[in-house]
Parts: sequence; C-alpha cells; structure tokens
Amino acid sequence: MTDRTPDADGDGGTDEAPWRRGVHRPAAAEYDVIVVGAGPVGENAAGSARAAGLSVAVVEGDLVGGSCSYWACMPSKALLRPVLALAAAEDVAGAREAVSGPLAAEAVLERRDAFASHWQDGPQVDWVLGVGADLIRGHGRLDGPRRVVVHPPEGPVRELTARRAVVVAVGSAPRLPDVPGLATARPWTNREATASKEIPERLAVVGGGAVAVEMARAWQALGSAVTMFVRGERLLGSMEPFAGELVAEGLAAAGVEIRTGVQVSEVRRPSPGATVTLVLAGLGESEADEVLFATGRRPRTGDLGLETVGLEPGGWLETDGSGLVTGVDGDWLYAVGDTTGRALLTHQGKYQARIAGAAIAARARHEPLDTAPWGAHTATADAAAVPQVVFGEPEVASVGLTLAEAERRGHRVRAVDHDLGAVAGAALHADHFRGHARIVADLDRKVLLGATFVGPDVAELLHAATVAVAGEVPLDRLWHAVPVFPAMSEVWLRLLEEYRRGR
Ligand SMILES: Cc1cc2nc3c(=O)[nH]c(=O)nc-3n(C[C@H](O)[C@H](O)[C@H](O)COP(=O)(O)OP(=O)(O)OC[C@H]3O[C@@H](n4cnc5c(N)ncnc54)[C@H](O)[C@@H]3O)c2cc1C
Ligand SMILES: NC(=O)c1ccc[n+]([C@@H]2O[C@H](COP(=O)([O-])OP(=O)(O)OC[C@H]3O[C@@H](n4cnc5c(N)ncnc54)[C@H](O)[C@@H]3O)[C@@H](O)[C@H]2O)c1
Repeated sequence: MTDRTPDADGDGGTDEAPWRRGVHRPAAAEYDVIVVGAGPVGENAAGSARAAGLSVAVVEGDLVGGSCSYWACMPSKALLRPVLALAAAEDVAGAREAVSGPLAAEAVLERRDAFASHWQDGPQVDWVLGVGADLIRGHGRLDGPRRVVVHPPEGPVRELTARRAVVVAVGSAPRLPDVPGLATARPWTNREATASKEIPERLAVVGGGAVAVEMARAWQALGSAVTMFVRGERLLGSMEPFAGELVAEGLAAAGVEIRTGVQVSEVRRPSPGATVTLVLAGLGESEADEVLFATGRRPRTGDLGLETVGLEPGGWLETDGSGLVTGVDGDWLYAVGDTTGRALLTHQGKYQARIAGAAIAARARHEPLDTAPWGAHTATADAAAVPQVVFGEPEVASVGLTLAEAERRGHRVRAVDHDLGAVAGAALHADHFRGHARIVADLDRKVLLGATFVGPDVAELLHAATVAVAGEVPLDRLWHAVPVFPAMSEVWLRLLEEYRRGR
C-alpha cells in the first residue's frame, strides 16, 4: 500500500498529527488577512497580501503545499514523465535502437517520491515564513464575520480576527459515488494513485476524466494491467470530441482496456488487500487487485463554519470576479482555488489568488477597483481563457471554449481543423505522429475563442493560443505572427490559411 496515513474522517486529508512535522511562529490574535488552506492557491493569496504590505496568518490542517504538491499535479506528472520520455525515444528511428526494455519502475517511483518532497513540507513552510506570514497548524473554521477559530488536535484553540479579509482556499476532495460496498472496499483515490509504492497487478480505473486518463497511462506503463470503466461514451467529455478519441487510441495502443457505457453498481472486497469485484450494471462482473475511483471532486466546505456567516455548508463557494464570496455582507470573505469550483486547476487558482490579493489590497487602501472585463481586479480568464493540459500519449492542450461550448453560449463561430501530424515539425518530432488541431473563431469579432491541440508534446504549443485568446488578438493580426519552420507551431499557419480561405 501507500505511505499515507488513514483518512478516517474522509475529508481527503491525512489524519496523522501534522503539527509534529513543522514549526511556526507564535501567532498573534489579529491579522489583516487570514488565509485558510495552504495549498498552492492559499500560498499565492498569502504571498500577494504580504507583497501589498498586509499582515497575514496562514492556517493549514495538513501539509503546507496542498494536494498539488503531494497527491496531484507534481507526483502524477513525475510518474508520467519517464513514460512519455521513453515513448518519445521509441518513436524516433535511431533513438529507438538505443532504448530497450520496460521502464525501471523502482527508479520512476523514487523520482516521484523526490518530486513529492517525500511528503515532508519543510521547504514550503520555509517559503510561507520567508514571505513574512505566520503559519498556524490546525483545522480552521469560520466563527462569524472576520473570525477564524483554529483547532489543533493538541493544545489550545486559537481565536483569530481578520481586520481586512479571510481568504478560504481549502481546495477539494475526491467525490466518491454512492455505490454499495465502495466505502468498505477502500478504493484508491488520487492520493493512492499518485503516492502508492506498490504496483497492483490489475488496476481498475473508474472515470474518464483527466485523473483517470493520466493515471491509467502511468500505471499501465509501470506494469499494471489497467482496465478503464467509463460511464459515458468517450473520454475527456468536456473537451473537443477528437481529444477523447485520440487519447483513447493512445491508451489502447499502450495496452489499456477501455470499456465505455459501463456503470459500476456495486463493489465487493471481503477484506483489505483482497481481490476487488466490480459489479457492472447489466454487464456482469470484473475483478482487479486495486480500484481507482477518479469520479470528480467535491469542495471541502462541510466543516468550515459556513453556517456562522449565513452560508450553507458543503457546497462550492460562489464568488464574484474579485474573489468575494457572494451572499456575505461586508466585503471581507474571499474564496479562491478549487473550493470555488470555477476551474479546478492549480494555475487558474493561483491567478484567482493574485486577483483577490490585489482586490484586498485595493480595498484596504480605499482605492477604486478595476472590475471591467480583463481589469486588474476581476478574474475574466476564468470564463474565457482557461488553459489545461492533460498529460499522456498523446497530450491534450486546450484553452478557452470548445466549439460546442461557444455555440451553447450563443457565439457565431467557425471551427477550423488541421491534421497536426501533417506539418513538417510534427513529422520530424515523431515517426508515427498522430495529432489534431482546432481553433474556434468568433465570426463577429474575428478573434479566437478557443484552441485545442492533441499530439505528443503539444503542451508547449498552448501558451501562444492562451495569449491569442486572452489578448483577443485579431485573426488578421495573428496572420503576421509567423511560426517557425520546421516546428509544430507551423500548424498555426495552416489553421489561419484555412480560416482565411473560408471567410
Ligand atoms: C491527480 C490530480 C492531478 C492533477 N494535476 C494537475 C495538473 O497537472 N495541473 C493543474 O493545474 N492541476 C492539476 N490538478 C488539480 C490541482 O491539484 C488543484 O486544482 C489544486 O491542487 C487546487 O489548489 P488549492 O490550493 O485550491 O487546493 P488544495 O491543493 O487542495 O489545497 C487546499 C489546502 O487546504 C487545506 N485545508 C482544507 N480544509 C482546511 C481547514 N478547514 N483548515 C485548514 N486547512 C485546510 C488542505 O489540507 C490543503 O492543504 C490535479 C488534480 C488531481 C486530483
Ligand atoms: N493535467 C491536469 O491539468 C489535471 C490532471 C488531473 C486532474 N485535473 C483536475 O482535477 C479535477 C478532477 O479530475 P477528475 O478526473 O477526478 O474529474 P473530472 O470531473 O474531470 O472527471 C470525472 C469523471 O468521472 C466520471 N464520473 C463521475 N461520476 C461517476 C460515477 N458515479 N460513476 C462513473 N463515472 C463517474 C465522469 O463522467 C468523468 O468521466 C478536474 O477538474 C481536472 O481539471 C487536472
């Protein structure tokens, strides 16, 4: 099993006493800003507020650094990188002959452990203290306007008051469906899928989103026989349809079995460590040694004292563009990151934290806020230009709106497609390059609303598209942004040629 400690309270955190793992300054009772949750987003909120000269307390109930550092982004990408590096070498004649044999699984896991800082948060604690914030370990709860009570499992409760703002950055936890037998079967969630030191012989993966796709590829390469059980008909359902199709092809080529249109109706596991049986509604049963449920996230707001400020516990925290929680008077309660449900991505949460930090500082100085679209105090990109890369073989890199979403929002649009494998840079990149690119053009404003690239190593193509979408660069001006030959970015030229032919 993993080196995690049990999560008996089901909040997605470890139950081991985290206050034993670090030190913090003695805490005052009053701060300008109190940040609850020290994931990447809470850390950014604290950094932004400190940069504005405000005093800050950071409250953290587990490891400073949050899921991203220990059970999500970093360890998952550390698991995938060797897989993708090997696949890349194997698809270039000349390099192919120089690599042979499977992955060195033990070395991959060791490298992963290093990227997860061996689940120790010393450097991240140093970072928080280094920006001049105080760190208070324990579970934080709101206790009426501007008040936070911190409950360390040992020692006295601390009562804190915020002069300016409380920023909730408590993240999200795995959402497990209400399937009979699931709780007692102790399924893997993202925590075990990123931190396990053992490689199950047969791994069942339930879900077809980013976690399922990335972890299926990683564990198959590490030696598990992976079967995916997908409720819908395709993978990555919120992205362009060709993305899920090409990813399914890639996973199948790697040996992953994908079963679509399958609902798991019961899970049976007689004892911990025993074989898991998945009952598939109307489709018999399937056995595995471990099962990963990658079925989405829920906000960690059930035990946050929301009822003391007039909010319903348990839901996503709805915010305005500056990060202020709606339905709470007095301009003091902010929420950023996963807990808002706006975009469950580290970089987007950190963007929200920078915006909220600027808004808190402006309000503290009684300065007017710039909340016009793309203004300094509103997270416009959350609705218009969220970039995401799903790592794997192939990768999917997308920003902004898909064709379907743009049409749903009432835009008059045209999608322009190109076979990414047909550009010289891609052909040079890999011998059997399979890929696809699409831009979604707004026919009225003549700007890009979205772009999606699928193929090996397309992640680094994305930022140009993000600049074009967020910058609302006119398509006629993009025509003058000449892509390098022979690189994959030449696909921009092909897409724009096609767009200009059809207009
Ligand atoms: C497997 C996986 C892979 C991912 N890969 C990527 C990726 O490659 N790129 C990407 O952009 N995103 C990725 N994500 C999403 C990313 O992990 C999240 O968007 C990100 O972690 C959100 O950051 P956060 O600070 O809002 O929340 P978290 O990282 O969850 O941090 C919240 C913190 O708050 C603490 N906390 C919670 N409640 C309390 C309380 N009451 N009192 C005190 N402390 C509390 C928690 O202990 C935690 O440390 C991935 C997610 C998963 C599951
Ligand atoms: N590379 C990245 O940026 C990256 C990687 C992993 C995760 N993430 C983020 O983390 C978040 C969570 O990822 P995720 O994959 O857990 O969630 P998700 O929402 O992306 O996908 C959940 C999947 O589970 C399925 N599902 C939901 N309920 C189900 C049920 N009862 N039975 C069967 N299937 C069910 C859905 O149909 C979907 O396929 C995502 O929003 C994503 O943005 C990002």
